[in-house]
Amino acid sequence: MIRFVGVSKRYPGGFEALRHINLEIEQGEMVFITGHSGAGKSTLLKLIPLLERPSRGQVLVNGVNLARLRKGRIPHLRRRVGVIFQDHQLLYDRPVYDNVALPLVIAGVPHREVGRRVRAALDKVGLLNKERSYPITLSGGEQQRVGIARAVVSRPPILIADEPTGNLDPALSAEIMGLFQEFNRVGVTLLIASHDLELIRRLGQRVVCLEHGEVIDDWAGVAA
Ligand SMILES: Nc1ncnc2c1ncn2[C@@H]1O[C@H](COP(=O)(O)OP(=O)(O)OP(=O)(O)O)[C@@H](O)[C@H]1O
Repeated sequence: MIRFVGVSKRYPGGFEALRHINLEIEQGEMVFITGHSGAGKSTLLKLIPLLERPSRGQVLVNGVNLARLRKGRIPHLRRRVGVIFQDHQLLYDRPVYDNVALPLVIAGVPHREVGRRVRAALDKVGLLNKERSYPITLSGGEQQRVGIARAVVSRPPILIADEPTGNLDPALSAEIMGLFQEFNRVGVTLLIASHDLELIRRLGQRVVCLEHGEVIDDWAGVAA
């Protein structure tokens, strides 16, 4: 479903954040990307929704070489790849409902359908009763769940999450991972960058370890 073939990424200024990455992620997999700070985890994730482009090599999503994707098709790709950030990136002057609705409004989804889908997404993350609340009045874990609802509202087959539990305590982190596992159980492919080795180990999923932009380990998962 997602393939990296000989992918390198050199940022303007010359720093090589990724070096010759070869990686294959099957549909329905849940994969953790780990490695030291600056190892290239965020960079790797950003290539999938074309938030960055490789300097060399190819990234393929569902067999489509992203380098050949027409500009007009990028919004379609981005609707198929839900993105979750550590810092939520919510609009703090808008209620929860508006935050979650945003990708659908941008995509021109009809008003009534927006309402239906936003409520379905909020229901999935257990925040149906908070749709009129402002993000600032929510806890860190709840804000992260709003970010997740926004990422899944377009029902993307792929979810990427960059340190989604970075600011959360262990109990809330486990709760967020539980949510990801539920999405995975219904067939969503997940790539999650995380430093939290203990949590990752407990989940028993595949772990790809980066070091200075290279894949140095790729462990298969052990638990179901
Ligand atoms: N836009 C950019 N321009 C120049 N260099 C960048 C840019 N983005 C990232 N880098 C550099 O590329 C390297 C990899 O960064 P990246 O954010 O992918 O690492 P990471 O593994 O996600 O790190 P962290 O765990 O600290 O988030 C770092 O050295 C970083 O400084």
